[in-house]
Amino acid sequence: MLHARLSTLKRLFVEDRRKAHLSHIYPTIGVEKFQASEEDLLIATYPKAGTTWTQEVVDSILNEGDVEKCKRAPTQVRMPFLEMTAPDGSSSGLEVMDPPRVIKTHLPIQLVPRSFWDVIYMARNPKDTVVSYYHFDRMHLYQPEPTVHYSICLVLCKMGILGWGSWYDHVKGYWKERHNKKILYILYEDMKEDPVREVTRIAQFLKRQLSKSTIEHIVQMTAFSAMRENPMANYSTIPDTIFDRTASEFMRKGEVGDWKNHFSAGEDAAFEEHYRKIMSDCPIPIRFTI
Ligand SMILES: Nc1ncnc2c1ncn2[C@@H]1O[C@H](COP(=O)(O)OS(=O)(=O)O)[C@@H](OP(=O)(O)O)[C@H]1O
Repeated sequence: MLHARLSTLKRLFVEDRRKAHLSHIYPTIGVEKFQASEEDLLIATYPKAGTTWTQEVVDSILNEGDVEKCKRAPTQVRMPFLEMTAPDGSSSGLEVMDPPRVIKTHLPIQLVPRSFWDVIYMARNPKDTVVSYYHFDRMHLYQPEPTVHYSICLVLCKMGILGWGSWYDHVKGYWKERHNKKILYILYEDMKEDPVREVTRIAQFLKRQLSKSTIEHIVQMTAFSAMRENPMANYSTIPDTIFDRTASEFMRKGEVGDWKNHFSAGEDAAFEEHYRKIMSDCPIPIRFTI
């Protein structure tokens, strides 16, 4: 009897999480009609690809490396999430913000409101993305059931049914449009390898002339170790009722190649075969190690 009750409760809890998850996946009514200003900037990523890092770099560039200005509010307040609707129906707060705005999205390019023009897209290799996604599902109490094993996450990625759709379609969609729209396409692995070079590219895209020492300062401010300790950049303002930090941290490892600690040789070989086949028509120079 007790067992039956517990499993009903668990089923209801899981259902609730799934419903909440769907509200994150599907853009809320009105997103496609959102009117961006010419001054707005969109930061687009597949989830767990380095969104928060890119946001912090962009905000630091726009504020010329002024630490205090960048600490004016948490990430999600400074740079709202376009399609975000919380389970209680509240939205990102974007509608009450005046341009110029820096806005985050995980939407695939075909769902991005047409009025956006300037976009910075960051892609991360899918193996590390999936591992990060798996740990995020464990900590985020409104993501699907956390007992999903990372190997199942990997299969879901291959099938294209993780939240926000197929990783392949996502990265390819922005890549193919990068010359039609004004899209700066950056890679997580490149940014880890040479952050000075990549931060300089982003500053040039934003038409900001910054000195070498300011760029170097921004690189330090936005390093994983610095952001992990920064309450305005590490999502520590999200309540424990949403992020269960006993399961995982948002700022978890911030590395390239953590997938090696998760994938068996067999899983890796199967994934590689699939990856090579699906990516053969789109030569994005994504690396799995640096
Ligand atoms: N500064 C910096 N340097 C390197 N890596 C960083 C940085 N900031 C965040 N991260 C890592 O990015 C992962 C979270 O991705 P997102 O910010 O895209 O998450 S979200 O989609 O917005 O929820 C997550 O990756 P994992 O550590 O592999 O889980 C974060 O740790």
